[in-house]
Amino acid sequence: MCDTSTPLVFAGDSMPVFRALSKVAKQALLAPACGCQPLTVAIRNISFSPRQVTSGSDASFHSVSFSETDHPKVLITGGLGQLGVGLAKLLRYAHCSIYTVYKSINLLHCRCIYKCNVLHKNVFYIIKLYLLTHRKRFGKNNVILSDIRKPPSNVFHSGPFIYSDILDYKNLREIVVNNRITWLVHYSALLSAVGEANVALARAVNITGLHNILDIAAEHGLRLFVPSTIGAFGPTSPRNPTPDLCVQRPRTIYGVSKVHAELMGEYYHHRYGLDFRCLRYPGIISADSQPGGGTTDYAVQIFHDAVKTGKFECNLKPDTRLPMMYIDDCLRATLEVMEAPAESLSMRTYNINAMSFTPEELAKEVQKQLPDLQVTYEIDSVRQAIADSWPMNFDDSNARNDWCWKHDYDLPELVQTMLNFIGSDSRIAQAN
Ligand SMILES: NC(=O)C1=CN([C@@H]2O[C@H](COP(=O)(O)OP(=O)(O)OC[C@H]3O[C@@H](n4cnc5c(N)ncnc54)[C@H](O)[C@@H]3O)[C@@H](O)[C@H]2O)C=CC1
Ligand SMILES: CC(=O)[C@H](N)C(=O)O
Repeated sequence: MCDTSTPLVFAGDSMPVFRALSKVAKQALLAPACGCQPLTVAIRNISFSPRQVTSGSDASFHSVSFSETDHPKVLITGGLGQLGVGLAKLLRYAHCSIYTVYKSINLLHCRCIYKCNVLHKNVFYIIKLYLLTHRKRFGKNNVILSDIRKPPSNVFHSGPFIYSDILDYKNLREIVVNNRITWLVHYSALLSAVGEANVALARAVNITGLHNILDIAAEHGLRLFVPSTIGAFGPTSPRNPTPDLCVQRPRTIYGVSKVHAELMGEYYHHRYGLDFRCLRYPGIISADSQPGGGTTDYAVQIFHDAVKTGKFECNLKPDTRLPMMYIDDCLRATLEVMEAPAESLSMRTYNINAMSFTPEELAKEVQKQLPDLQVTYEIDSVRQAIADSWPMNFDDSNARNDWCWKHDYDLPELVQTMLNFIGSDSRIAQAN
């Protein structure tokens, strides 16, 4: 439970995560040379608003709350992609966004942010661990990640992981039955660009795989989340803005499979009472997980290249406008729609949005922090054609009205956050 009235208490050496830090890091945290607040003071000053920390007890945002015994048992398919590991973390622990903590302790405004990033990285790390170890949501063992790939060791050791191929119906059923799964988050998919490169596989995974998922979910009374995408719209859809209900004639196998998923899920809901919930995500931007082969991938790559080489070659034209979202907003939206009471959902498939920008606008914002960044354009014709058929702006007013969806990150916060993460990672790598 996340108690908003009690301040966090930092117990120095008695905190195991603190003990694990090196002597130098400890010293930096307790008496930062840059003049920042020592961590002891900073942590005591953190205050949480209900919006910043969402937990099962947070009645103003989620009317469904789960006690120790009736919390959901969650299976995430395709969990090793860009989004799954982050979602597992969010569902296992009621941690608040580390950016929120960072903002709360005012370090973002610290003028020495780039000079003493190693210190700040340690601040991130220790607060994150503190929150992870102290604030439980559904619990580590109640959220199972699955995929057909081998998990990296940090993921493998962070909670349950199971091999699951969504094309194997019997294997899926066995996992659901043996683990008494109640929520299924279906992330397995081939994204837009890789889907065009392998249509047969995309059709199998995105369409046949979805049929298995729908049948299992209906058979076992699961609550099912399937993400859709801006890619579920096409050149004949209104593009600026694109509402929830309009013409959907996508021109990619990815888009066709996602419209199919939306319609099948809604059909199963009406026909069999399946508790199907679906959000159309914009392009998702994250620092610590790589995108899986989509059209919006450039908006992640630019940050890595900007920090590592100071040069970025963009594969979309400078004026290609697409809806985008920072990963924390995307994962929180997913949790919020999963927890929303059924009666608040006037529909089962919602657009969600945060911001909308072009490569040129993104580059300009990054250049405010890294003025030496050089951007060139080498257009990938497949990706460009896809992007030109997608929404430029997303109308998500239904999500905002029905279950109070609200994004936290606009473009400046997104850029600042991405550069802080990637910048501090690379500085630490250089220092080691
Ligand atoms: N990342 C984004 O920008 C957006 C993602 N989405 C949707 O969110 C979901 C998750 O996206 P990402 O994590 O970015 O995708 P990703 O491409 O990074 O990961 C997909 C995962 O599915 C797994 N997979 C492939 N075939 C499988 C099979 N037969 N059985 C089980 N797993 C299999 C892959 O190994 C991979 O780890 C997808 O459904 C995607 O369409 C929607 C809009 C935007
Ligand atoms: C927007 C998406 O669905 C994905 N990132 C892609 O570009 O394919």
